[in-house]
Amino acid sequence: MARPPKHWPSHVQYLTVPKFHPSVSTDALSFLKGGSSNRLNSSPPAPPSLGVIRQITDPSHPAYGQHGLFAVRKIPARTLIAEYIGEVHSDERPTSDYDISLHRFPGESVGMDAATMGNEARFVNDYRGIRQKPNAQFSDQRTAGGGLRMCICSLAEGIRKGDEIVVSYGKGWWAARSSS
Ligand SMILES: C[S@@+](CC[C@H](N)C(=O)[O-])C[C@H]1O[C@@H](n2cnc3c(N)ncnc32)[C@H](O)[C@@H]1O
Repeated sequence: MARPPKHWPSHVQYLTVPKFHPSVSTDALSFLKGGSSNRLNSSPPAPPSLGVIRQITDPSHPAYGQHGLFAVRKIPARTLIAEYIGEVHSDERPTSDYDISLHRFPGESVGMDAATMGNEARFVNDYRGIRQKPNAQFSDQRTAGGGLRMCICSLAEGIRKGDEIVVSYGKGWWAARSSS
């Protein structure tokens, strides 16, 4: 089992490959794994993250007191920063702030939830109130083994060493929270 990075919360399980919840259908599993072996741990571990977890100590930061992900080195444009790893599921997770959509099938929406298990990528904050615009984005990619993964990649300008890595969660994400 891989050792969690610095600042990893003790109540969250550290993962290097996604875990699959029983709610995911057999057909969805086959698509997500891309025809690779159906053994649950057959996928390769995610490459090391180019971001480190840091506590946010600036009181003007909108996520003050929480954590964020910061560039360990200069990150060129369109570079994989980290895979977003968590629990792949098809059940509803309305209260999770760490759940992102992985793929939609007719009648089945598959998400990746990093609320109780995940990796460094779960600490990526939304750019609103932090920077003028995102410097990274979510993008789905297939691993060499064929598995579908959600990745965080730098945008066209690249990222300076030490900068916070921020994405857009999307207006819908914030709208869902303001209406609940
Ligand atoms: C996926 S988590 C990001 C990591 C989180 N900061 C932490 O320390 O666990 C999403 C949560 O981070 C906070 N967050 C992220 N971006 C934010 C922003 N731009 N403004 C305010 N809060 C933000 C919100 O509390 C949100 O529910």
